Amino acid sequence: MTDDILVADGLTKHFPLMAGFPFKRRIGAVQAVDGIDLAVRSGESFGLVGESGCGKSTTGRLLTRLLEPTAGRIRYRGEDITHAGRKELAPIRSEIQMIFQDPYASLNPRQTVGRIVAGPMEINGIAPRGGREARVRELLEVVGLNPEHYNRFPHEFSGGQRQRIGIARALALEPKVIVADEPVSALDVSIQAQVVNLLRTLQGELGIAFVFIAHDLAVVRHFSQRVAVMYLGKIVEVGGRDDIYRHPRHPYTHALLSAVPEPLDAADTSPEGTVRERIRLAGDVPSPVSPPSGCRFRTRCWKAADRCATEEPPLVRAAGSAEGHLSACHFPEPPTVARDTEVVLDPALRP
Ligand SMILES: Nc1ncnc2c1ncn2[C@@H]1O[C@H](COP(=O)(O)OP(=O)(O)OP(=O)(O)O)[C@@H](O)[C@H]1O
Repeated sequence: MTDDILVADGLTKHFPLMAGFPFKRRIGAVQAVDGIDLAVRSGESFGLVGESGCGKSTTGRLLTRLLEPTAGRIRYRGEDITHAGRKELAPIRSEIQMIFQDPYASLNPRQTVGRIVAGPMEINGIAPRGGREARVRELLEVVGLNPEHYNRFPHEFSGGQRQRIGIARALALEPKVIVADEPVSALDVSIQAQVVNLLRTLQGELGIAFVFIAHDLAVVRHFSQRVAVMYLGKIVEVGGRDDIYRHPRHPYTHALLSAVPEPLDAADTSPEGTVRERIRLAGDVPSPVSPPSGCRFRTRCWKAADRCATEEPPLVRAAGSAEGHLSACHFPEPPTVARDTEVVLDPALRP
């Protein structure tokens, strides 16, 4: 018996690449997401991390069925919803909600907060006991806004408050899963923590499963019980938060972690508790139109060998890793990372 609520198997999205004039024709495909497997458990917070363009947003939109996958499957509570039509999707759509990065762009400027938050209830014909207005006021309170601001417009609120409005709207249908796509990256750093804390409270109190998309590991660390790291359309590592932060096995995770400035856990005094290597990856992320053969990370990896160009490493549990901690590397990092090691990579040393 599994408590997985939202599962992706081999999930793939290739956007057609068109060129030519006056008649456009397909000249290739952007391999935004390429055969990823992931399982989000009921009530958990699952972080999805990676650099810009690695396919996080596309994954979020596929999971919420805002985008049609090119291949693969999505299951919600055991039911295959990959190709579910509008009618079959309607009840599921209310249970899987999305919060977007830009709180302003995602709120209709001509609607009052009351109407915005009530919108999903209207669309789905839901009439809560006590009426929609009372429910909206309650939701505004839940997200830390003044219910008396019911008749105000989005421009009258700060960025953090607007994101709270977006969160209230996402909560209106009592979702079981919320996919939050970079929900705090457009906000001031001082406000970010408040919004993350709100999401954490909601996850704890309402038992909502969260897929929290972020480009850096620092934000996800405060919120996620499990974390998946993406690179160029693939998941390269997934595992419990502590496994990922303290014992990263994939070189890319290692490099991402080295950008986290502060100690990973101030309270942790174990020798492996803090990772402080400074790894500067050489070069840019390759194009998702023609990704490298074999391991997609190999062109930037200091460990790359011949095998990496010909054999794609499977996402598996490396020797010495905890259960459920999987990585996709032929030469995983040692199981325990020494404290305060300084790794300065010389691009000239790369194969
Ligand atoms: N509608 C589209 N048509 C063509 N290519 C697309 C489309 N949407 C995304 N892409 C491409 O797919 C790749 C993955 O994009 P995606 O937005 O999922 O990445 P991301 O990791 O969320 O990045 P960011 O943090 O910058 O949003 C990128 O190369 C992007 O340019």
